[in-house]
Amino acid sequence: MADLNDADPAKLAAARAAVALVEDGMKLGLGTGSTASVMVQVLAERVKAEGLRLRCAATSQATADLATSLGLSIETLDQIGRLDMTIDGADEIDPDLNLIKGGGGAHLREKIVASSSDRMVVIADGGKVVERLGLFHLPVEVLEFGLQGTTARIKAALDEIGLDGRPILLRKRDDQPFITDEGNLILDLSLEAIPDAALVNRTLNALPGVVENGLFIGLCDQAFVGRDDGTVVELHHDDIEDEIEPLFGSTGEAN
Ligand SMILES: O=C(CO)[C@H](O)[C@H](O)COP(=O)(O)O
Repeated sequence: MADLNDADPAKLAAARAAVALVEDGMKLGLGTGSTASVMVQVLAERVKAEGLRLRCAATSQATADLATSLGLSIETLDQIGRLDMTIDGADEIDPDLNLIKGGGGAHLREKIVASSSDRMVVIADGGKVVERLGLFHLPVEVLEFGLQGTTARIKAALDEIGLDGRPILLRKRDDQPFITDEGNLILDLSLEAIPDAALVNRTLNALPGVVENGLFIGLCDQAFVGRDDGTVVELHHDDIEDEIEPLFGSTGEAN
């Protein structure tokens, strides 16, 4: 496990800002990915230093393993029930706090955990803030059974909503199909730009063989975007226009 002294300063700053919201007795969802891993380390430090009593559910086996190795106890979501807050990373964050997630292949459990939480807090570095979702590939978890038919249905459904000809790639790791924690496969959709994220979300999830896609619409309540100098920009729904615009660079990437 990496030393927090070596952590990316932007990710560390965002993680610290989110962990500062944690209170004794809370029920927490722990996200997946490199930023969420930094958050789990910061959280474990706080729990040790302050003796916080928390109940935690993890969004992936990797996060459960990391948290357990740091002394946090992990329960299943069903053992805990409703969560007070989930802290998770994201691959893209738009001005409405809609997200693309699943770069780490955990978006199915992440969406279930976020949907079981009173509040979803996203932590990220500035490169994740975009004016419009879609430059990052959209992960779609699918059943292995009937993969070719599912892929064809996704292609046809995208054609129907004007996203025709977009590449669809089976995710691989070490030249083998990537297998999710739930034993499924992932198709990565290169959509370039998603004009109507809610429509794409509904369209994909209605298809037989699709388990869940990586669009998180209306689930994120607040985001902490860290910068390399250790400062953090906090984004809410209310003040999003004012707060988010200075983050965009001319390339569409955050400053
Ligand atoms: O959705 C995710 C995993 O499924 C991650 O939260 C997302 O990929 C961001 O990861 P990182 O913090 O490593 O950039």
